[in-house]
Amino acid sequence: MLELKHISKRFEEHLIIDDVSLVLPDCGMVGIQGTSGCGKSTLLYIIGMLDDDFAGEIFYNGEKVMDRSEFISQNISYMMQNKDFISALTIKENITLASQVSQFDYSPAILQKITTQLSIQDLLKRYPHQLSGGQLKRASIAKAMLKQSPIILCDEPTGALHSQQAQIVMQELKKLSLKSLVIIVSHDPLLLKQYCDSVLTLENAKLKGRLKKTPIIQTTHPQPKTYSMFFYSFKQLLYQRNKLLFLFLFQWIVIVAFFLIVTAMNGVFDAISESEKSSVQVNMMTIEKKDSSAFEELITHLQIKNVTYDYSLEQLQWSYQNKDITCFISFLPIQTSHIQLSKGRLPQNSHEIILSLPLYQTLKQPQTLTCLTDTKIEMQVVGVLEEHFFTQEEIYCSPLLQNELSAFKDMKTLCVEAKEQSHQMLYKSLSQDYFVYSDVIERVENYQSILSLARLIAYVFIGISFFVSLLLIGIVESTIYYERTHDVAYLLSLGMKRKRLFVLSIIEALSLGIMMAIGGCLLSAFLYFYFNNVYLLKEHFGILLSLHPILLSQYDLYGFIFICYMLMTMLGALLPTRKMMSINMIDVLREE
Ligand SMILES: Nc1ncnc2c1ncn2[C@@H]1O[C@H](COP(=O)(O)OP(=O)(O)OP(=O)(O)O)[C@@H](O)[C@H]1O
Repeated sequence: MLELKHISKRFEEHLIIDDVSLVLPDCGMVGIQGTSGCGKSTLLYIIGMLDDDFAGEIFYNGEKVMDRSEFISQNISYMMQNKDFISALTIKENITLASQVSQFDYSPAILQKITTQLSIQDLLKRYPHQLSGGQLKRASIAKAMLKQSPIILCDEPTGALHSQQAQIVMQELKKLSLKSLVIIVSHDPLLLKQYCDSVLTLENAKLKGRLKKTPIIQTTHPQPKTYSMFFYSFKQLLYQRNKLLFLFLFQWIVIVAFFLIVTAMNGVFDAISESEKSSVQVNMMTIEKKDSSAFEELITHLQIKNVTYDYSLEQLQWSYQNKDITCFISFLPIQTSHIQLSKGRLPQNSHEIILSLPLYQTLKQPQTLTCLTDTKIEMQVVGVLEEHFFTQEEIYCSPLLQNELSAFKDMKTLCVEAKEQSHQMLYKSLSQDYFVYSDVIERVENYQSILSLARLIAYVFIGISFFVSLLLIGIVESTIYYERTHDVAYLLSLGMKRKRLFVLSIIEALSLGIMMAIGGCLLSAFLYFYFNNVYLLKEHFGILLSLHPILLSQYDLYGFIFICYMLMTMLGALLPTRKMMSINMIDVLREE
């Protein structure tokens, strides 16, 4: 039994309902009539607790209604003027939605029976916009029948229907009123008189008329059953597929660009450090005293493998077939196990040299070169270095040649060879007392400064792209959520709890994030494999795409992308969802 006690409602100064008290029966059909704008719909919303902004109290079966969502979901079915459908769901899904929100079990056999009775059994796979007004009304009645609501509220159930359709709808509602309380608001006094057990009139904010007593019936709810409502989210996403496809494509491009830039930069760093290791002069450096004085004796240091006086090799002149050669000249390190030759062997006596590949090619594979000291020395070319990163035109002489070059000895400069792996440390340590020069370190530093700049540009690009992605996700998600304002209001009017809706939205946002991240990572992993193993990037550009550990393993980058996207989609969903949670469902439903 539903009881209204001293209900009043005003919009600003305007009193719409003035101290209405009413005890409604458990079953039967009650009509409410009145002039346009007198407040009939407003009263109906209050009876169903869809509008809770009123003065007074509502009791159901002797208890004051406190939990609004619970009361609506368990007891109320509401027929609005064709607003009680969700466009993304089929008619069948729309009919079953109310039961699912209320967590009521329903069997396919009963659904079949109800829809056949209402002659809409062939329309179940259609979407709401594909149905006529009368068919929609019957689908709306099917919802109430399936949910077995004890109270059915109908706002203009026959509005916009021609008379034959109106009669069918009223007959069906009449059948429902044998077991439930059906309250109908209508402009049509004849129809109300024909079908309703009692007709009340709202006039000057007061409700007039008598209610006919009907037998008390015991209301039975269907069996409870837990429904997850994920299908609703899935259908909503499917409904927005074009927008989402655009969003996904954009995000996948951003992820792939980010991934390729990072792995390519890693690859360049790897290539530099690899070439540093394979460089002929990798452990060599020269030192000078800061006051430019001569070294009276050779220095010693734990990390020094070998030290000699330097020779002013730039004063040596070289020629080939009577033409002067201008190029770098260096001594090989004492132990030369790490040097790789593309041809020939290492020098074994003072008159043997090896050449870098570019010089060997420029001179068209010379057999001998002439070195001009006090005398002419015919130098045999016995080997050619392998092509490597620091490729320049260079001649490498044996350290044994130093014995014949005493005139070129430079007392002010020492040539130092570091022990394996200690080049950097020795460089740093000697730099404190001497001027230290190392071709390898200087070249690596040059490359590193260029790379640092490239890295900075890449990170700025990545930062901007991520920011734009975040904005785009936010914008697209917001439009998706705002377009659903009606659906959210409708779900609330079915008694769906706001918390449940919020959780659903967050799960939906997270699944979007997961799909974006998984898609982007799979695409990136595919391109990683393709460029390294099919396109053979190393052969074309001398680098490989390379994954470096960030925290735990080399696959951290995927995890990083994953977390970023989860956060981004969450942020994108949070704001519109929070706004959505605070909407006034009746204002939204009335606006349409
Ligand atoms: N959100 C609102 N703010 C201010 N006034 C409102 C609001 N909603 C409704 N009203 C006013 O309250 C009054 C009652 O509206 P209601 O829709 O209940 O009337 P009604 O009797 O159902 O009208 P109709 O028969 O034309 O549908 C109207 O004058 C309307 O303009």
